[in-house]
Amino acid sequence: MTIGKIIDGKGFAAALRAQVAEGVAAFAEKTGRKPGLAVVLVGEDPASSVYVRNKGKMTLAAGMESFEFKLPATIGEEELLDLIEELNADERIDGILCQLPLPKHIDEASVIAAISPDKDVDGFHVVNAGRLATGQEALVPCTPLGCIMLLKDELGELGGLEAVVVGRSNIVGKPMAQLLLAENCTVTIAHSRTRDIASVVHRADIVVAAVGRAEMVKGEWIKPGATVIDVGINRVVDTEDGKSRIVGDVATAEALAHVRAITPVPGGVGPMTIAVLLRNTLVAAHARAGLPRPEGL
Ligand SMILES: Nc1nc(=O)c2c([nH]1)NC[C@@H]1CN(c3ccc(C(=O)N[C@@H](CCC(=O)O)C(=O)O)cc3)C=[N+]21
Repeated sequence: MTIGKIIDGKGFAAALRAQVAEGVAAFAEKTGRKPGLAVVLVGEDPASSVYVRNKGKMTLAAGMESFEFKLPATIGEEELLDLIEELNADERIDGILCQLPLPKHIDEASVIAAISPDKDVDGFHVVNAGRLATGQEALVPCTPLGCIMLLKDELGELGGLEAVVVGRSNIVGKPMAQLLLAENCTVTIAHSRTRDIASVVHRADIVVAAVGRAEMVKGEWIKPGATVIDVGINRVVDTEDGKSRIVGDVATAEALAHVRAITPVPGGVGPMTIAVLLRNTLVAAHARAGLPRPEGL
C-alpha cells in the first residue's frame, strides 16, 4: 500500500515568516516605523497564555512591534470596548487581535464589531467577511488563508476540484469555503446535520476538516489521492500511558494510506495560523500607510 505525503506546515510557516520579515524591513525603510500588532487576552486560560506568548515572540522576531494586553476575566464588556477604541485610534498599531473565546458575560460579536475593519487582522469583522464573500479585497481569517497557501503549494491550480469543508464555523469553515470558491473549486460544506457525511467526504479531491472533534474523519472516508487539511487541535488523554497529546479532526494514521498528502497535527495548520497573522499585520500596515500590497504576499 502506498503512503501519502505529510505536508510540512511548520517549515512552510517558517519560510512565510522569513518573507514577512523582509517585507517588514522594507516597510520600516519606507515609512520610518515598524508595523505593530496588539493582542488582547481576557482571563487566565493557560493554553491561551502560551499561545499569546508565542505570537508575541514571533511578532518581535519578524521585526514588528508587539503590544500585549492581559485583562482579568472579570473585566466588564464596556471596559474591553474602551480598550479596543484606544487601540483603533493608536497610530502605532496596525493589527488588533482579541483572543477568543471570551468569558461568557462578554458578547463576542460586539467586541469583534468594535475593532476597526482596517486593523482586523483576524478577518472576523462582518465587513471583512462581506468583502471576502463578495470578492473584494479583505483581511482574510488566518487559518483558512494558511490552508489555501498549503493547498496551492501542494496542488498548484485548484480550479475545478471538488472540495468538502467539514465544519461551518465563522472563523474557519465558512471563510474556508469562500476562499475555495474564489479558487474555482466546487465547494460543499458538511456539518453535524449532514446525512451520510462519509459519502459526502468521499467525493472530495480536497478535504478540510475543521470541526473540533478528535479523529472524527476516518481513513476510509477519503477518496484515494485526495489532499487533506486537518485544522483540528484536540487535546486527548492517551488510554495507554495516561499522558495528554494533541490530535487533529482526522484519523491521520488511517488516512495516510488513502491520501495524496495530509497536514499533520501538530506541525501542520497551527504554525501557519501564526505566520498568516504576521502576514495580515504587514498587509494591514501597508493599506493604512497608503502603500500597495507587498509583493508575493
Ligand atoms: N482571535 C483569535 N484568533 C486566533 O487565531 C485564535 C484565537 N482567537 N483563539 C485561539 C485559537 C487557537 N489558535 C492557534 C494558533 C496556532 C496554534 C499552533 O501553532 N499550534 C502548534 C502547536 C500545538 C501545540 O503543541 O500546542 C501546531 O499545531 O503545531 C495553535 C492554536 C489561534 N486561535
